[in-house]
Amino acid sequence: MRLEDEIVPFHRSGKRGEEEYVGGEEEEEVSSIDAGFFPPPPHNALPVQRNVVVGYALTSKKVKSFLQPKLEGLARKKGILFVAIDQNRPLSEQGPFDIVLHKLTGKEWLQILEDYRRTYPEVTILDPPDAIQHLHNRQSMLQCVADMNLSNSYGNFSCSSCKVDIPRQLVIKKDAACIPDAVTNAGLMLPIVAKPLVADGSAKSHELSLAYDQNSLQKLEPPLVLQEFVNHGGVLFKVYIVGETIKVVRRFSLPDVCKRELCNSAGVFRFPRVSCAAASADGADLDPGVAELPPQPLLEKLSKELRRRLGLRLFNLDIIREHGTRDQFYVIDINYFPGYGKMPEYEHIFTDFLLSLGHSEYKKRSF
Ligand SMILES: O=P(O)(O)O[C@@H]1[C@@H](OP(=O)(O)O)[C@H](OP(=O)(O)O)[C@H](O)[C@H](OP(=O)(O)O)[C@H]1OP(=O)(O)O
Ligand SMILES: Nc1ncnc2c1ncn2[C@@H]1O[C@H](COP(=O)(O)OP(=O)(O)O)[C@@H](O)[C@H]1O
Ligand SMILES: [Mg+2]
Ligand SMILES: [Mg+2]
Repeated sequence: MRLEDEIVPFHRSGKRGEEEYVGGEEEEEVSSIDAGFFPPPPHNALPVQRNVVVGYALTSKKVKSFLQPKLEGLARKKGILFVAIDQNRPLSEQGPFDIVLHKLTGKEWLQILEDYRRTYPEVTILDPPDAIQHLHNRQSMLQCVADMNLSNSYGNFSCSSCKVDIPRQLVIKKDAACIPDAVTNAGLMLPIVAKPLVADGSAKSHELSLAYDQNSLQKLEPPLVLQEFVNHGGVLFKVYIVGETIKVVRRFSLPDVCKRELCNSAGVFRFPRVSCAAASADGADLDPGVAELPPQPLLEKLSKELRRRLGLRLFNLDIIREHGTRDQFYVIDINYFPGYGKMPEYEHIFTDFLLSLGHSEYKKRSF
């Protein structure tokens, strides 16, 4: 089936921007093949905007985790149609789209998107490739958090005692032999988390390790970001952002490293991805001082500012609270278009967000 064949029945009159009518609360699902006969609207009819067409270019893993049947069903009911973008055909021959949702890497794809954005400025690209690029480097990723200067309690937060910082860190581009000296000179304390500098979503970019002693540091493989390990009671907070909505969940994380363990351990320990869905810590019996979520006003201000500085609408933050403190937080990771399938109520939140972006035609006219 050609793409146009899939889309046309939704634009019942053939004109974009025209209203459809559906019943009140018990509206039926809009069907893509129900194109022939349109009875007059019933008495209790509500005007419903025509469909918002969302072209998506995602990995098959992402399609599976994000485009779950419940999301697609709800989207259809709300007049949102998801259409797979065929990467083997010119993008401008597909659509028309109101929104392009994407998470693919590769120069070729980014160029295609950039050309498309220039030709169709009225189409919303979620999100702009150059803004996403910023998150593909673990140094630039956290720079805007550092630039916000929230490391003292004088920031204009309503929970004024909260401090948000990034762990002390150092970038090593090439020479592994110089790492022990570089760490000493920068005053970084052991243990150290070593993270590949590039965070492009590849398996390699998630291969992290923990170095316990000075000597072992030269076994690490640059390019890297070296970060002080911050004890946080084994729980991290994932803060999901979808436009202006935020949701926070708890996940199990790496356990604390105590002084005794540090003195008695040596070497570099690679650790697998720890913050996966299976490790949800919501509902677990946790120390309340560790489990307490970061204050909502803090998360709101932080997310709002990051949205603005990063120019992104779809991302999440990994935040930890320094163990033994109530209000010292560190942002350790920012991910573009994360696993929203694990965010509570994502179906409603995401569909409302897509609707709020509106139609490309309306945007065009208002310019
Ligand atoms: O696979 P999932 O559902 O665990 O989602 C991954 C995210 O997990 P999270 O939602 O934060 O628990 C994951 O977050 P972390 O980096 O593990 O904190 C990434 O966002 C990952 O994308 P990428 O591989 O970095 O491009 C995400 O992977 P993709 O689904 O985007 O490939
Ligand atoms: N500075 C740190 N202090 C303590 N734990 C950390 C630190 N950095 C990372 N971690 C742990 O390692 C995990 C993976 O690190 P992260 O930077 O989130 O990389 P990824 O992009 O692969 O998720 C985190 O979820 C957390 O459990
Ligand atoms: Mg992470
Ligand atoms: Mg990450």
